[in-house]
Amino acid sequence: MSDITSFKQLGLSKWLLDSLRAMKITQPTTIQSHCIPEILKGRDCIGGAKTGSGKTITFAAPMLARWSEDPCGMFGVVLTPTRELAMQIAEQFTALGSSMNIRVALIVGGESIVNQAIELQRKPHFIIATPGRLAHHILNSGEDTVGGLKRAKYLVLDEADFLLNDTFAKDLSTCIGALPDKNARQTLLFTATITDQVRALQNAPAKGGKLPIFAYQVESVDKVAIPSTLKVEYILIPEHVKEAYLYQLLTCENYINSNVIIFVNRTATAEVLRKTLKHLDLRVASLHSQMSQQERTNSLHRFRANAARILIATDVASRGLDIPTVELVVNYDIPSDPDTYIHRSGRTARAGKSGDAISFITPRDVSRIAAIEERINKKMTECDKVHDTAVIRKALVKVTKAKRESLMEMEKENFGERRKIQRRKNMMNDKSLRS
Ligand SMILES: Nc1ncnc2c1ncn2[C@@H]1O[C@H](COP(=O)(O)OP(=O)(O)OP(=O)(O)O)[C@@H](O)[C@H]1O
Repeated sequence: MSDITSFKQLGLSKWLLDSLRAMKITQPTTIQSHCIPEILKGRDCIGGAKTGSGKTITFAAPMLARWSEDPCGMFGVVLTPTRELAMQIAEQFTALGSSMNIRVALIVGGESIVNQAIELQRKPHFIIATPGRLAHHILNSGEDTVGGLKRAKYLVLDEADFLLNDTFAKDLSTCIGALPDKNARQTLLFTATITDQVRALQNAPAKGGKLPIFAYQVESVDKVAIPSTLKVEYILIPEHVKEAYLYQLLTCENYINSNVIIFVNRTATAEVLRKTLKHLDLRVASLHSQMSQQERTNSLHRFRANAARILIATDVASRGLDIPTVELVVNYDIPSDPDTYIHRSGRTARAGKSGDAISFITPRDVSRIAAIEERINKKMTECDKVHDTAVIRKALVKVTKAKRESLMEMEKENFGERRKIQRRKNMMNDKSLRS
């Protein structure tokens, strides 16, 4: 928490203070007290703060404050890399602005293009979008649908470091090209992991082929990469017994009732694990890019509602998702990029709560762990919650049987072929698989 004690002192209007209070949000976090007054002054902003530190309200509250003074259509555009994150941000805008009849449009891949076009024609006040789908509308729809973008006052890039990588470059340019010039709008960039690419925009915003993003900006960046309430641990494991250790961990005294997210590097691993844990009677759901959007949304609903207590996910879920009940994140596979570790682990220990991140380390992962520890500036400690080898050996028999059954089912269901078909569908649906 910060030295400024109330949102009122930051300059927010009464109706917003009431909305925040209804969400039990009364004291601004550090990033909120640094950035909200600057954004209200009309400045562009780079906001870098730890996962779970309230960056969404940092940009949403001042935009809503300015919008309420003149509530016109297509006031602000928020771009974010994943569909689920866009949905979550749209929900926050809707909740904050509900007393003011706010219109928020969610423009993401995997949903009906026609319905979205109709929604855009109604001139929503805020558009929360993934870049691929918004670019599609800009390139294929007329003035009556996307013309209003030319009058938008704000552009937000949430998870900015990720949006600025090459995958999104073309779509991002299309989106920015449809908005007013950088001097005629405010640009706000937020992420938990500021990269050189984000910083470079600050130093040479309009040169060297860089996106002409900033007019006049302020920077507020945390020096520490992970929340202080996050405990980071590891378990050293031979590759072939990873599933048995996972089962043991999920059913140990500490976590038997916990909400857990398990991150894996491949969709096939997510599917095998989901089936295996289901055979072992655990309430489990999965989230990855080879699922249809309907399946993705259902899984996330089940997890949020605690119908599933375990979510197995690839990195489509590593950024931004805010599920306050998550107590444990397991890095079942170690990511190659240390920043990905920060985002994954940040799905727990949010908003001052405590949480654990446990990494499964095989001999192959040692150099990745060293890079992660250097990036977060902290050594992981050894997890002592699963250590009895006799118990693990006993679990191994049961878990191996469940895994064998799962693999046979996947072969019967032709998972590999379905994956190819889904990938093709995704590509046709949306130019970016990640959008
Ligand atoms: N001032 C506050 N006091 C208490 N809770 C807050 C405050 N601001 C935001 N929150 C809550 O903290 C949680 C995390 O916020 P948010 O999702 O915006 O984090 P973030 O910084 O964007 O994280 P990430 O980097 O993972 O995307 C949310 O549940 C939000 O409602």
